[in-house]
Amino acid sequence: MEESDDERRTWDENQIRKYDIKMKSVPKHSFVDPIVMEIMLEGRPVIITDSKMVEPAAKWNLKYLARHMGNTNCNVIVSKDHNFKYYDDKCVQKAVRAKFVPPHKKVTMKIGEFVDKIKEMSPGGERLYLQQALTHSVGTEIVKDFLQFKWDYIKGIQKEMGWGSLTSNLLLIGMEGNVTPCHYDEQENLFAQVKGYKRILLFPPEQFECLYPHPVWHPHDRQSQVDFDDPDLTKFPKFANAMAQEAIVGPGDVLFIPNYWFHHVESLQNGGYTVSVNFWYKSKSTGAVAYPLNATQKMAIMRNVEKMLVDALRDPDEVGPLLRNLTLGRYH
Ligand SMILES: CC[C@@H](CC(=O)C(=O)O)C(=O)O
Ligand SMILES: [Zn+2]
Repeated sequence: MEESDDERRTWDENQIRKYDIKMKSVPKHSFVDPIVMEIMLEGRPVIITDSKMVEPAAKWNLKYLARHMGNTNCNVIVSKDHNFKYYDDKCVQKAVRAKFVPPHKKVTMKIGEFVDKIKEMSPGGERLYLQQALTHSVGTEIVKDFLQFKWDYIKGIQKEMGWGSLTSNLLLIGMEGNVTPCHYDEQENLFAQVKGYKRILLFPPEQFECLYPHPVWHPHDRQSQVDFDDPDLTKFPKFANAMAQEAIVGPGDVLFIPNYWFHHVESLQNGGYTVSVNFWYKSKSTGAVAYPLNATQKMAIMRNVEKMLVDALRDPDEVGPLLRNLTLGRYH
C-alpha cells in the first residue's frame, strides 16, 4: 500500500508477508468525513482514522494488562508455526472429529504467565496468541477503561447501519508475525487497532469461489482451505483470480470488516506484540428480500444447503457425492 509522503511510516515493506495475490488498498478516511458512513452503508471495508474510539485502551500495554487482568483465566492459542487457523471442536460431526487433527492447542493461562512466555519465545519456536472475550470478569480497571470507550460514536454507527446487538468484544494480543489465516465471520466487525501494526487482506463475498472455505460441518467451517504461504492451484485454481483489498492499521485506526467478507490478518513481522479489540455485531436483519440476491445472501443459502444435507444424510462423507450427482453434467 503506497503511503503518502507526508504520512509518518513506522513500518516498512519487509515487515509484510509477501503473497502472490493481486491487491488494491482499502480506503482510509477520518471519522469526521461523511464518506466513511457512505462506504460502510455500501457494505464495503474502510479504515476510520482519528476516531479515538478506544482511546482509553491506548495504555493497554503488557505491564498494565498484567497488573489489571492478573486473575483472569485467558484463552490462549499455542501454535507450532505463525498460523492460527481457527477451529471449532464443539460442532465437529462425530465422523469428522475422528479424522480431524487440531492444528494448534487452546489453553488457558493468567496473563502474567502469557507475558513471561512471549518474552522468552525463540524465533521459529512455539507462538502464542491471547484471544480473550472482554466481559466483566476481566477486572475493574479494564472494565472502567472499556466503559470509557467512545460509545456515543460506536452506537451511532450501530444505529445508522441498522445492526443488531453487540455480541462480543475480543481482546487480541498477538506476537509479531502471527497470522490468522483467511476466513469469514457471520457478524459485522469494527476492528480497533490499539498497539503495533496489523495488515489485513480482505476479499468480498463475490470471491467465495476463489477462496474455497471448508464445508460447514468441518471444524474449520468459515476458514479458507487455501494456504496463502503455499497455494495449491491444482486443487484451488480460482485462487489465482483472487483480488485482495489491503488495509494496514496502526494504533488508533479502526477497520470496518463487513460480515461474510473474507479476511486474513497478520501482525507485522519484527514489529513487537500487537493489541487489538474487535466489536462483533449481529448484522442488519434483511427486510423484504430484493432480487437478484447478492453474494452475501448466496453464501448464506449455500451454508443452509450444506447444513440441510448433512442433517438429512447423517454422514458428511455422503454430501460431496450427492452434490456431484446433482450438478455434474446437469448444471454445466
Ligand atoms: C480473531 C483474530 C483476528 C481478527 C479477526 O479475524 C476478527 O476480528 O474477525 C486477528 O486479529 O488476528
Ligand atoms: Zn475474523
